[in-house]
Amino acid sequence: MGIRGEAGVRAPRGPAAAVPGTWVVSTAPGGVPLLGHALRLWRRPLEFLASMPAHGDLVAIRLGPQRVWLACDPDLVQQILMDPRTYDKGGPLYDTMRMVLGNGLVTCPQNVHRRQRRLAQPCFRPSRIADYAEVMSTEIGAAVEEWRPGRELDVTDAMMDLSARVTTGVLMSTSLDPGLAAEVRACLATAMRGVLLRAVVPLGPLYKLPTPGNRRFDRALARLHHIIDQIIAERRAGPARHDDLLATLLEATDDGGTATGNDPAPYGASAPDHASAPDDASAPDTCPAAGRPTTAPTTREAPHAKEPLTDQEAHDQLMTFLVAGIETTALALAWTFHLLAAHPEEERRLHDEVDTVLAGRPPAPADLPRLAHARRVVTEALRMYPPGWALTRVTTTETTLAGHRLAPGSTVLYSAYVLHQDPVAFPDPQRFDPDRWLPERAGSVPSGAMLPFAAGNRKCIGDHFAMTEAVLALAAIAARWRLRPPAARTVRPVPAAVLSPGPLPMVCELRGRPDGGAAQAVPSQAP
Ligand code: HEM
Repeated sequence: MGIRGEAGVRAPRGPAAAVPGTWVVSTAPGGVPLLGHALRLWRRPLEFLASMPAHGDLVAIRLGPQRVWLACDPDLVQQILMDPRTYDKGGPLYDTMRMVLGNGLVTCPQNVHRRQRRLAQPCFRPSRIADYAEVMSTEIGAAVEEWRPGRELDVTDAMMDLSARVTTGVLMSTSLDPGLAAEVRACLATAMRGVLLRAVVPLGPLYKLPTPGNRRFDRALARLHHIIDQIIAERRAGPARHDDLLATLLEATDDGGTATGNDPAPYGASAPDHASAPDDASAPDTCPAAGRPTTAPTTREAPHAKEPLTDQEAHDQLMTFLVAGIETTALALAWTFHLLAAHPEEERRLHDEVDTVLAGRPPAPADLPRLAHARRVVTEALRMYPPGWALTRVTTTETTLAGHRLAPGSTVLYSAYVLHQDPVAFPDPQRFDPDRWLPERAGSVPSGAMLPFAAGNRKCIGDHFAMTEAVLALAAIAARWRLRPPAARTVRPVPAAVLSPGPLPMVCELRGRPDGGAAQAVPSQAP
């Protein structure tokens, strides 16, 4: 199989690892001259990556002249994520995203991250999420209000629309009239499609040509930047009080505390329902290097640590929240409805819960603790189809991983999709089984095996926001609607920057009506 075994001392893993083992470092088999594994990765990325753990814990994949290291073992992934100074953000996806997001939280290098995260953290405190949940419920209600029995929806599009309403509503509700909000959503959709294309098909200068597609992308981006600049300028100038996420962001000052983010408590250990770890703004900084003076150069000098965000920083952060928050949550919901349509028994259990808890009314934030099964359904969808399915880091210095020396500038890759398929952590991993996340079973999921929101100090800051939105949306829709595919079809994941089901046509059936308005609908097939 072309495996080049290399011995390193394996980190202790669970009780069995009291005896240290060795890591297996290898090169992926089947590379061809010049291209290496590029064609296989391009054609069937999920299958290709999912086959790699059979070849080693750390596997070299050749993409033309470049080599990328895939970390297949959860312990190696933890080492990478817990040492962000050595493994910094980098690679083509981040480089392209930086065009739109500037130095926002997702794309900023490690040396400015600490300040950015501290200033953004107040926006994601549990008390704020509770306030946002009211806005979320209203926006979800408005989005679903437009559905009609018997109507065929592209559920992926419908969830994008819903999530865009929720996110723009929460972020800057008090600055957007409905016309402007719709324009922001349309520009975002064009900009996000453009970023994706540029990240996946890096044609460099060709994107500067005045083609209709490039012009649309440039216009949408320019308009978005303009609208956001205007909103920030109005907020800074005006005496009016606002109560949305942007207001919290603009008021935040860095008090020099130790918090950099949500507590990265391991999945499988202490986090309730394993959907997201507790958001604790006073949690200790988990970056091993935190507190070191910043030395690496950055694209922009960070202002003094205690100063509030500059206009440019606030701009980048707002764009980041819009881009990072909308598509990810929308796809988590789209996958959830796909899985429920393919598993009528699980759908029935969900309906039982929402009928008991809601008794026919729309969900309110106070219902969230009682929608435990809905939360498990979303968590299981995130396990099977994590939107952030593959992420890269670039080494800033020489280091050793799995006993193997990595030169500075090496690209390492990890895939939540691959980790979530591990049969040891998740028996029968292809099975949609929300009960995995019952407290009595979830405790046996090894630390680091479940990473839909990543881990360490670059862990998703919006995890609670996303889970709150997803559970409220799922309950609101399940209370009234059943979504049925109009014809049997196999849905294959589309692994672009985020993992999408692609178009997902489904017919809206009104629950409780014998015909539901969609008599011909048939159950979908799980992939
Ligand atoms: C189901 C929905 C979501 C998923 C699966 C998800 C997943 C992730 C993942 C995997 C990362 C790490 C990215 C990396 O290492 O490059 C991340 C980071 C981030 N996410 Fe999310 N996310 C979701 C929703 C949201 C929402 C709703 C927001 C904000 C409104 C958000 C804002 C961010 C930000 C700002 C970061 C960067 C954090 C940092 O580096 O400090 N995400 N997310």
